[in-house]
Amino acid sequence: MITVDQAKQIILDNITILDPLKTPLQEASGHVLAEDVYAAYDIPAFRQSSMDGYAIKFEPALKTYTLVGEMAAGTSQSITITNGETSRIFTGAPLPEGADTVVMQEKINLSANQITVEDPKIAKGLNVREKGAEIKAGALAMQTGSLLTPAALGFLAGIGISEVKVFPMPKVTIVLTGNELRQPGNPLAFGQVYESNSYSLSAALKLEGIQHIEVLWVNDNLESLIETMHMALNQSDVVLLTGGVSVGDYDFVIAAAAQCGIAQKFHKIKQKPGKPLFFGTQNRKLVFGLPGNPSSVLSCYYNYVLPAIKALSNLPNSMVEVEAELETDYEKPLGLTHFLKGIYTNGKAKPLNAQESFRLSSFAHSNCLIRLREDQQHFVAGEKITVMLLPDQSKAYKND
Ligand SMILES: Nc1nc2c(c(=O)[nH]1)N[C@H]1C(S)=C(S)[C@@H](COP(=O)(O)OP(=O)(O)OC[C@H]3O[C@@H](n4cnc5c(N)ncnc54)[C@H](O)[C@@H]3O)O[C@H]1N2
Ligand code: MOO
Repeated sequence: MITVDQAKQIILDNITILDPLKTPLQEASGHVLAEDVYAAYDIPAFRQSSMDGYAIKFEPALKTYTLVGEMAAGTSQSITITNGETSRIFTGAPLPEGADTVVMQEKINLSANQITVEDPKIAKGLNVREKGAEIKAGALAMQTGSLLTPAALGFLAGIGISEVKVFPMPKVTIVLTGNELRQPGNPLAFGQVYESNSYSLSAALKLEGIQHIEVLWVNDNLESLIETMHMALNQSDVVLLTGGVSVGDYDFVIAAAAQCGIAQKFHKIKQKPGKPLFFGTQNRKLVFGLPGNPSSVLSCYYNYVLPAIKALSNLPNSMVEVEAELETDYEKPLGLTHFLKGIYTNGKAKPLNAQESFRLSSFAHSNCLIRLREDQQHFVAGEKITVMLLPDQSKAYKND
C-alpha cells in the first residue's frame, strides 16, 4: 500500500492542465490568465477632470476667470477656452480644448459669470487625469499566469477588454453508488440511508468556483455502473464516484473502471479515513473512487481531489498546512496516517470526538484536519503536528 505523500505525488504526476478557453470577463472570476493581455486604447482615452469644478488655462498671476461654458461627463461636444476663460466641469468629463487645470468648486468664489480662484495650492495640471495615465495603447496590461481577482477583472473591463483566454475549471460528475441511498426529505424505509455525499461534494466544489457539476445515481450492479461511468467520462474532466470501492460483493467500482478503459494508478492508501481510495485516468480525465463513508469522502476530497482540481486549472492548492501544537494526548495504531477532525485556534489544534468515518457531526463543527504520522502511535499534548486548514473556515482560526 502506498503512503499519503506518494498518492498525492502520483495524482499530480498524472495531471495535464486543461486547454485554455476564450471566456467572457463575467465568467472569468477566479481563473488564471492563459495569455498576455495588451491595452488596445489609451486609458483614460482623453484628458479628464478628477473633480467637480472649473477648468482653466492656468496662469500663475491670474485669479479671476470668465465663465464661458460647461463640460459634463459623457458629453460628446467639446468647447474651447482661451486665456482668462473657464468652463464648468464635472468629474470624469473631458477637459475643454485649451484648458490644462481644474479648480475644485469648493475653492472658488462665483459671482455673476466670473470665478475667483481661492486655492493656495493651485498649480498647472491640478485635478487633471492625463490621457493614457492608467495605461497606454499597446502596453502589457496583465501577464499570463495572473489570477483574475475582482480587482483584476475590474481593471481589464476598465481598459475595454470583454473576453480573455483562461485555464478553464474542470467539469465534474459525481456518481453515487449504493442501493441503500435515499434523497433527504423523504421517509426512510428499513435499510435505507440518506444520501449526503453529493451535498458535501457539490458544496465544496462550488466554493472553488466549479460551475459544471452533475450528479448521477447508479444502482449496485456492474452493467449500470459501466454505462454510467461512460456517460460521466464523456461529459466531464473529473469523475468522483462515491462508495463501492471496497471489497464487498456489491463493490463494483474497480471492475467497472477497468472495463471502461480507466488506467488504475492506485487503489488503497495507508490512511484513515479513506483507506480504499481509488485513482485512475482515462487519457487526460481523472477518476476518483471515493470510499463511501461520508467522512472518508470529504477527507479524501480535501487531501486529493481539491489539489487535483486546482492543478487542472493551473491554480495553486488552496489547502493550507500549518504547524500546530496538539492540545491533548492522542493514541492511534501504527501503520496508517490519521486525519482527525479538529479545531485549530491560536496555533493549537484539538481533536474532536466522533472520529468514525460514517459520521459527519464532528466534521460539521471542525475547521481543520489534524494529520498524525503513520509511524507514530503515542502523541502527547504540546507536541508539534501538522494541521490542514479547511478552505471554507478561514475566519475561524483565531480568537478575536
Ligand atoms: N472487509 C472489509 N470491509 C471494509 C473495508 C475493508 O478494508 N475490509 N474497508 C472499510 C472502509 S475503511 C471503508 S471507508 C468502506 C468503503 O466502502 P465503499 O467505498 O465500498 O463504500 P460503500 O460500502 O458503498 O459505503 C460505505 C458506507 O457509506 C455509506 N454511503 C455510501 N454512499 C453514501 C452517500 N452518497 N451518502 C451517504 N452515505 C453513503 C454507505 O451506506 C455505507 O454505510 O468500506 C469498509 N469496509
Ligand atoms: O477508511 Mo474508512 O474511510 O475508515 O471508513
